[in-house]
Amino acid sequence: MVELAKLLVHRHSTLVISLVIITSPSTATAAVTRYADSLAAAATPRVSLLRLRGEDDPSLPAGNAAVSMIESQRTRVREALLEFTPTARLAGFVLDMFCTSMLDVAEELGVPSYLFFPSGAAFLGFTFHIQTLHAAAAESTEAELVFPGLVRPLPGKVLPSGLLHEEWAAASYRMARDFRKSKGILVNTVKELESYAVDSLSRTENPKVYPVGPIGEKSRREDDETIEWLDQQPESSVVFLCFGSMGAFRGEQVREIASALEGSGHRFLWSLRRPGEGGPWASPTDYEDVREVLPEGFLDRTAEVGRVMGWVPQAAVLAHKSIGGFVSHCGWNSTLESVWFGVPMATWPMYAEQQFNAFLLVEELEIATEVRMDYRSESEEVVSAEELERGIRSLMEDCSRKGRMKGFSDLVRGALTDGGSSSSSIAEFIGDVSNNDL
Ligand SMILES: O=c1ccn([C@@H]2O[C@H](COP(=O)(O)OP(=O)(O)O[C@H]3O[C@H](CO)[C@@H](O)[C@H](O)[C@H]3O)[C@@H](O)[C@H]2O)c(=O)[nH]1
Repeated sequence: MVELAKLLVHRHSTLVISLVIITSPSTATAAVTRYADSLAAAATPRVSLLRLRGEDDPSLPAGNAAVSMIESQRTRVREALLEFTPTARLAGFVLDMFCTSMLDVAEELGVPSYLFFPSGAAFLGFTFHIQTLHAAAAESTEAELVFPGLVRPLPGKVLPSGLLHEEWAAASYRMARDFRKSKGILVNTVKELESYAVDSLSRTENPKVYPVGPIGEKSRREDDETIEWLDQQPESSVVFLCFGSMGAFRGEQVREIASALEGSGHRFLWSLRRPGEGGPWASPTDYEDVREVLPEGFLDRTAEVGRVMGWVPQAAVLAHKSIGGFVSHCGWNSTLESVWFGVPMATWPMYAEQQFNAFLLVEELEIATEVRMDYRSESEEVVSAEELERGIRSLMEDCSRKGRMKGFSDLVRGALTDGGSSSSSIAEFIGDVSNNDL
C-alpha cells in the first residue's frame, strides 16, 4: 500500500494520501513497528501516516481475529479521517483486501471505495468465480453459471442444496479439498453417459478419474405381488413413481399426487411412504394403511389401473416391460437404473444433488421430462395436481425422449462388457493400484 501510495503521488501533482495503519499487540511486531516508524519519519505533506491501535480478541482464530480487529476500528478511522483531513476534499478510499469492513465508513463519508488486490488478475477472477457460485446458491437467483463439467450454463436454482446453507457449504468445500488429496477417484458413472464431464475432469490437475459404473444390482426378478401385478399390464403402459430411500409424503401433497394420477388416466405404480418421526433426516416408514392419507375412494376407483405400495423392488420394477415412464427424485442410483433399463424419466428432485441431476437429465442429456428441476423438499411447497399431471402426460405420451434413452441404455450396458469403457477403467485402476509402491 505504501508503494502504491508513492506511485500515485508521483503521477499526480496535487494528490494527498493518508495511509492508515492499524495494528494490535499481536500484529505490532518489532519489524512492523520499525517499518511504521520509518514511514512516519519519512512522511511528507503529500503522504502522511495515521496509526491506530486495536485490541486482539483471543477467542477468535488468527485470520478472523485480524479482520475483526480491523472492523472494530471503523468509528476511529472515520473520526480520525474527519479530523485529519478537515480542509482537503476526500476523494476516496483504497482498501487492502482484508479491510473491506471500511466500505461502510467510506459510504458514510460519501466517498467511493477502491480495492487493492495484491495478487494477480487470474486469481482475482478465480476468487470472483467461486463467490458467484456460492452467492447464486445462497440467494437461489436466476443466475446461470458456466461450469466446465456441463455443456450448458447451470441455472443457480438447481445448485446442490448443500451450497444453500453456510455451514453445509463450508463442509462441501472441505470435502472437495480432501478429494483432491486422493490419488484417483472411482466414479459411479459411465464415460459415454457423461463424456463431457469426464473429459473435462481429465483435463484438470485433479486426481485421476475412473468412470467404473453403473455399480449395483441390475436385473433381479422378484416374485412378489408388485411384479405379478405388472405382469398383467400392457407393455409400456404403467407410470412408476418412487422417490428413493428418503422420499416420503403426507397430507395435501399425497392428495395432489393422487388427483394427478387419476386425472392423467394412465396406469400407475406408486411407492408411497410416510415421513419418519424425529426430524427431517429420520428414515421414512411404510404407511400401515395408505387409506388414511389417500383421498376418499381413491383405491376403489383406481383398483383396475393402479397400485399404491410402500418400499418396492425398484430395479425389478424398472426392468419390467410394462413400465413406460419413471417419476423420480433423481437420486443417482435411480437415474442409472432407469438408464440401464431404458425407461424415460420425469424429474421431481427433493434434496442433495438431485436438482443438479434433474438438470443433467432434462437439459444436457434430454432423456427426461420435467415435473420440476428446482423443487426442494425443505421448501415444503406443494406441487399441484395440474403440474404433475402435465409432467406425467408428457412422460407417457411424448415419445421423443424414448429413442435417446434407449441409445444411452445400450451404451451404458456396453460399458460393463469385456472391452467396454467401465471394464477398461476398472482394469486401469487395478493396474495403477498394483503399480503403487505399497
Ligand atoms: O422403494 C424403493 C426405493 C428405493 N429403492 C432403491 O434404493 C436406491 C435409491 O438410491 P438413489 O436413487 O441414489 O436415491 P437415495 O437413496 O435418495 O440416494 C442418496 O444417495 C445418492 C448417491 O448415492 C444421491 O444421488 C441421492 O441424491 C441421495 O439422496 C435405488 O437403488 C433404488 O432402486 C428401492 O429398491 N425401493
